[in-house]
Amino acid sequence: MFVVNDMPDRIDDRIVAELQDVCVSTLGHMRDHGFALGLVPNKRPVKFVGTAVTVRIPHLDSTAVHLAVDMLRPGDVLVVDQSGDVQRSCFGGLVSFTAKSRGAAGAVLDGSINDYDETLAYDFPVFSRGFSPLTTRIGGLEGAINVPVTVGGATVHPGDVVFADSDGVAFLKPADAVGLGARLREKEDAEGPARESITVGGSIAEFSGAAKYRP
Ligand SMILES: O=C([O-])CC(=O)C(=O)O
Ligand SMILES: [Mg+2]
Repeated sequence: MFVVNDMPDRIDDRIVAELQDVCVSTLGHMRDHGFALGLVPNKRPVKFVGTAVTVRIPHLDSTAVHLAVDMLRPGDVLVVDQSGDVQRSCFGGLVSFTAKSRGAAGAVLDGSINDYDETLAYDFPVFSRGFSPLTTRIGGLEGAINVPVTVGGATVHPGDVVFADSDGVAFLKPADAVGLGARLREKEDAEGPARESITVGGSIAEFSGAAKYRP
């Protein structure tokens, strides 16, 4: 059976702008959940912030991916759960070309990619488990679009904020992302004075608070 739910509301442009120039790992200093672990980008440096459009497919059948890619809007990020089969690729040159043509910001797959060089030629950023010549097929078995999915151990709902850079991918509820960019910026800016101090012999352990645990 195929489920095709409505496309989610697009995240606010202000969230995109605020998160565009801060690091995902700065959030990793503050939060322990909602990160897609074990995924790597097809290129670095990489940076994108967008609206999650989710797809769940069974191991072999990427029919729902092809249906979903056609539906992508500017700024969307395709998020694909392959039901645990991370070795097959549902995402190659033609799928990336279509996503790029629709204006999508990127893709995050709990599976592999193929046509690697082609994805690079389109300059389309994709996080995945790696590369594979073994692909999915258009089998018409089943699949679901815009349902909750699991990717890299994180639960993702359609409409979540996808916040990605060279360190990896985080997923956020839009309400949790409001004002987050400013908090991350503040934390990153605090490292400026620390660097100046370290240059003249200052201590990272004093800056971080580790020094108080020195025996
Ligand atoms: O069609 C697929 O599922 C994967 C692929 O090779 C492409 O996107 O070009
Ligand atoms: Mg291909």
